[in-house]
Amino acid sequence: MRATEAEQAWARVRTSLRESAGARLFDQWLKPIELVPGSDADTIRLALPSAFMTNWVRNHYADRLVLEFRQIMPGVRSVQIETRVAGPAPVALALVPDPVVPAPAPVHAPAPAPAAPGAPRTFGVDPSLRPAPAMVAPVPVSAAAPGLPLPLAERPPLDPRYTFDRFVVDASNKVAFNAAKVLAEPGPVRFSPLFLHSGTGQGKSHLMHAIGHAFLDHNPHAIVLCMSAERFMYDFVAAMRARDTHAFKQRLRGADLLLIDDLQFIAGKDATQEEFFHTVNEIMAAGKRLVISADRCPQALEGVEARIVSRMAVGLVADIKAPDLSLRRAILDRKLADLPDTRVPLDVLDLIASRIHANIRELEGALNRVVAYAQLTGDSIDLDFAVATLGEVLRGVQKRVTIDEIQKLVSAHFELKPLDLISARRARAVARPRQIAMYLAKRLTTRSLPEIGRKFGGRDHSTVIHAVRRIEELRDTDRDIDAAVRVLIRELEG
Ligand SMILES: Nc1ncnc2c1ncn2[C@@H]1O[C@H](COP(=O)(O)OP(=O)(O)OP(=O)(O)O)[C@@H](O)[C@H]1O
Repeated sequence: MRATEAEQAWARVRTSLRESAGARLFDQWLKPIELVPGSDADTIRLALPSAFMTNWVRNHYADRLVLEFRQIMPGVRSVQIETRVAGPAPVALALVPDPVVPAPAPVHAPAPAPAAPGAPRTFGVDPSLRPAPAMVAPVPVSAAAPGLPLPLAERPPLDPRYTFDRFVVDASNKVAFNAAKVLAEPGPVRFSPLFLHSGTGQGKSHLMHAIGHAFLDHNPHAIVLCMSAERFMYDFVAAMRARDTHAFKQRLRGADLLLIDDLQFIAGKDATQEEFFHTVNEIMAAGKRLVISADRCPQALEGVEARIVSRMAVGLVADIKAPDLSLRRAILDRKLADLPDTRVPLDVLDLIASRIHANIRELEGALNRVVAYAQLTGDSIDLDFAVATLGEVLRGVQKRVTIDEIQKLVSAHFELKPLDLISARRARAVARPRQIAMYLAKRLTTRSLPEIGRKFGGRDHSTVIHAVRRIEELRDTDRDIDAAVRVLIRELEG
């Protein structure tokens, strides 16, 4: 008898899971999954032998399974994960929620009861960071239950380049750096939340991810969640629409370390703020670690409820100031250390450091551009080459475009909501504008592929590469798309 389309897809998904999950995790949790007969191109039903395993697979692999199946069978609407019952027919327990995003981090801990946070304490400039009294009761990091697999295969989407040893420290960022290191240390929580703020491209995400890496190095079983405030909002709204906020709350509140980037995005979003407030309260009351970043200090967050602002100021507030010339120069040296075969003369480094002061992302972008052009042309790098390559970047005439501007403009152009672009919706009417927005982000900003992926709802860098290539192809073959892209570029570059 010929295998059905669903059976063939399942065989491929299984192989892919085996390759990505590692033998131990696969054998224990994924191998027992069986495809339920009757699964079709619309609904896939998978069954496990016990409710416990069903729960585990749902919590850890639900989104991933949807994603994998949709890559093979794009029409799949849902993947149901059920408990196999003795008897003729399995009982369906739940629908997998719709958003297609990288697999969420595991949920181990039940939601703790809320309690009042500790007394206000704000640090701004004191670099000494003497051990502070614990502000919340220390609680041990959730350990995997005996027999549970190491959750390494499901590490949160932390950028591997953003580690403490790659962060160059000086007076402008020392408080933030030291606080980040202290927060990542094992043992009692000395303060929480840590609130990091600075202008764009000055290292907040780098420090947040570094905290995540270091914390996981110390506690490989810990549950670390890292997301932007936009992602928080999107997941919460999706959970509300699906009338299932329980799993969302459980996932967030089960984290040992919760990292939320770009808090300013929840300004004016009342329902999201309400949920965020309760999440923060519960994480803090449970003595877990919380790190928040924003582009301004808590008190300057307009449109954010006063009770959230006051919670943010309860822990440690640290800012990162604009980098001065010597820090910019030191950062270039540090970046070059990662490119051992690349020689960049000192006068070129001095030129870049002295002329590009807006932020560190642009500084890095300029160095990368010079290095990439030299590799492409086979020329060696000297001052003339750098000036010619950097052209208007050095003259400072290039208008800075942000991904937020791109998302706003693209969504308005295609009559969508900006949230659609970070959503999991795959309908062509949304997917194509999203690809165009990713293409523009790659072309008009200095953001890296993983950064762009994160800004589009936590997508993988390979999704961004695919989008960029697809739009490049379409610009050659589809006049409408090419015209739309031209209009958007013109508007964005002013
Ligand atoms: N002190 C530093 N040492 C080394 N690299 C740095 C430092 N500060 C920033 N960077 C680098 O600059 C780039 C931008 O930093 P990052 O993304 O952390 O900025 P951000 O403050 O989070 O920006 P945004 O608010 O726009 O999200 C990253 O590649 C990061 O590695």
